[in-house]
Amino acid sequence: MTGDATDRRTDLRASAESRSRAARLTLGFGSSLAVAAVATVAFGPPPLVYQYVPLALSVLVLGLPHGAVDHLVLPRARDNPVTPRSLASIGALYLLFGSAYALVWVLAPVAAFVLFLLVTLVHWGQGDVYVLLEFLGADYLETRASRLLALLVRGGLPMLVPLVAFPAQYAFVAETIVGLFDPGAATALEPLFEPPVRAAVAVGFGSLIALSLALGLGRTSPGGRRPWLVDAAETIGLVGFFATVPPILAIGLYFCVWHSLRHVLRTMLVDPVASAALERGATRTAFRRFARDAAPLTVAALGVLVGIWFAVPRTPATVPDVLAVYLVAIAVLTLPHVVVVALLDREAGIWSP
Ligand SMILES: CC1=C(/C=C/C(C)=C/C=C/C(C)=C/C=O)C(C)(C)CCC1
Ligand SMILES: [Fe+2]
Repeated sequence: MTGDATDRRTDLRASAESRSRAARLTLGFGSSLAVAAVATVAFGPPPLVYQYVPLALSVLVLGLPHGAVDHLVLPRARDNPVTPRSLASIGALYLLFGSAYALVWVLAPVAAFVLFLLVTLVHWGQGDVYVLLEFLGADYLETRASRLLALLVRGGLPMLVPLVAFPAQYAFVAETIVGLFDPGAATALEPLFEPPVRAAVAVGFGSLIALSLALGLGRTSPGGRRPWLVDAAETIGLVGFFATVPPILAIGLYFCVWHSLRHVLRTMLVDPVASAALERGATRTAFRRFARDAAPLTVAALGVLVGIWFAVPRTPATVPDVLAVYLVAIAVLTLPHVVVVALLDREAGIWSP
């Protein structure tokens, strides 16, 4: 290790073995999305009620819990103890950002929804850039600009491909969320689902994907094409996945086995106990340790969900309403979570190559 910049890449303290195990788990779970896409093409999508199942499971499995160690990860990444003060600062962050954003939902639900799509794009893109660099060793993403482009591509996949491929279900979920606060307001979103806008998104985003992959290929070293090949396969695979699997099901699966799993593995690598377990192949031990760490604040997150349930003007009465309440809870919790992950990124030197 030489110099400050290298020393700050704290995840590199995790051994090569624990990182390569994390990378293998990432690819293994990720490939289950390909199975879902093939099954959907072969047999057609499952009935609508079943499409909600992964999102329902995400309340307790991987999804909601993945952010429930936010109070532990920064001290761990910095090799500092968890103190009442460090806990209070994360608590204050959540209280401040969460309540401010909750107010935006009440006052301007359409703007709050559009912001939710943008925040999700940035956050899911940010998560994948970390994985590309630290799990895959994507050395062709050497500049900040190339990493930003990768962020837009990876984050855009779950937010933009369903808009192009499944506008009706997308519009339905959008209208239900906004309708919790203001039943008439969702009409403002209608232009988003019109063919010209979707065509523009398809062409614009398609070009961005092509550009990002082509620039990456140009920068790979001849002997080291593997990371780029995995990146390209994942990107094209995710386009196929979100273009064939209806979005309520697709985003539910992606949220659990892609974004959340990847983040959970990342949190394990900054935790000496979980990291050591991964290193010796004791994957279950690592997950038990995570579950124990995440349990208290998963319960607190459920409290936020219940709070929003009772706070929305229209009492949720249907399955789509319940999903809408859950998504608003996720939105409110995600904003402070993005800040924590951005600070983790800083510790790992992701945005200062
Ligand atoms: C479910 C669903 C949608 C939105 C999901 C979002 C935006 C989820 C965000 C989750 C986050 C931010 C998790 C934290 O990591 C769309 C796109 C409206 C389309 C229809 C189905
Ligand atoms: Fe996250």
